[in-house]
Amino acid sequence: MLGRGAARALGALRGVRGGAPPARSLGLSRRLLSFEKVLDKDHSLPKPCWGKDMRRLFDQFTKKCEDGSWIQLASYEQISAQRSQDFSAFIHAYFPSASEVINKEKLSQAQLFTRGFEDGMGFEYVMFYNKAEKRIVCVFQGGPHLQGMPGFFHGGATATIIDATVGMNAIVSGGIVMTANLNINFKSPIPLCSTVLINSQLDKIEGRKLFVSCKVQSIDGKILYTEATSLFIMLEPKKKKYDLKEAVLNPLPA
Ligand SMILES: CCCCC/C=C\C/C=C\C/C=C\C/C=C\CCCC(=O)SCCNC(=O)CCNC(=O)[C@H](O)C(C)(C)COP(=O)(O)OP(=O)(O)OC[C@H]1O[C@@H](n2cnc3c(N)ncnc32)[C@H](O)[C@@H]1OP(=O)(O)O
Repeated sequence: MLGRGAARALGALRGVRGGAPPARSLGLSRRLLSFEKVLDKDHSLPKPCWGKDMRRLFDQFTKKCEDGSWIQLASYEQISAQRSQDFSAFIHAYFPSASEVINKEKLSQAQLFTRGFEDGMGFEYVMFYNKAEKRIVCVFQGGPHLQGMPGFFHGGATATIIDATVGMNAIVSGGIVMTANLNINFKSPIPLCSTVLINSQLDKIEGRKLFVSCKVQSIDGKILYTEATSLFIMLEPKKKKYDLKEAVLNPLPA
């Protein structure tokens, strides 16, 4: 087994961390002009807007990463400039008729939906992956701009973070996949600005189909807020194969 220092060094190379976040990833390395977009900011590292529950769970799971059974998944707004071009090219070749209607000018403003909010206002989350157990746990702190019923999360926001979690579980197992079906049972409303745990499990793979389920629970496990099952379909590479699994497991800064 690797010593802690060696594991950390390897983790840093792979974009997977077990130790304290590097200053550059926290955005401390240089002053930013207000209009600059920080594409290389890893949103899955602690930020001042994280509450104590989110921070405590981050520390707990980071500790579990030390023996290599869990890995923390980095999260950039874009996979990397080069990789996102390759990814777009693959998707556009796959859906050529849809690509014809996409506004190319607007495309330059595109960003990952869950990372498009001001820090602390929307989706704050970090995911941890256990390969042996085929699980991904997402620690999620939703912000005030995700309100639906007064004081509670919008069901669409809950669906979004569920899709992101089960989707990531499908990606690490199947590469490029798309959500074909997402079935959600809302059992109890989630208090706005609370931190919850999303536990997802890859249930089975049948050919191109990946079945992933999840539960959204309070951090003490006492309240089951939401349950979901999903079906993802692996896209069959027609032209050029793009390795999305590699890109999310070993991300490069943009
Ligand atoms: C997940 C990728 C996200 C990429 C994100 C970008 C960057 C990555 C960085 C970080 C990622 C982080 C997190 C991930 C985030 C979020 C996840 C978001 C995911 C989405 O937001 S994604 C948008 C919504 N999604 C769509 O927009 C799909 C529209 N749809 C289609 O594009 C097609 O529908 C497609 C491609 C799904 C399948 O089409 P196809 O032609 O390849 O395959 P076909 O139809 O032949 O189906 C093959 C077999 O699946 C069965 N089957 C199909 N659909 C079924 C259903 N609904 N129920 C039951 N069975 C079904 C058939 O019955 C057949 O079964 P059989 O072989 O047994 O006959």
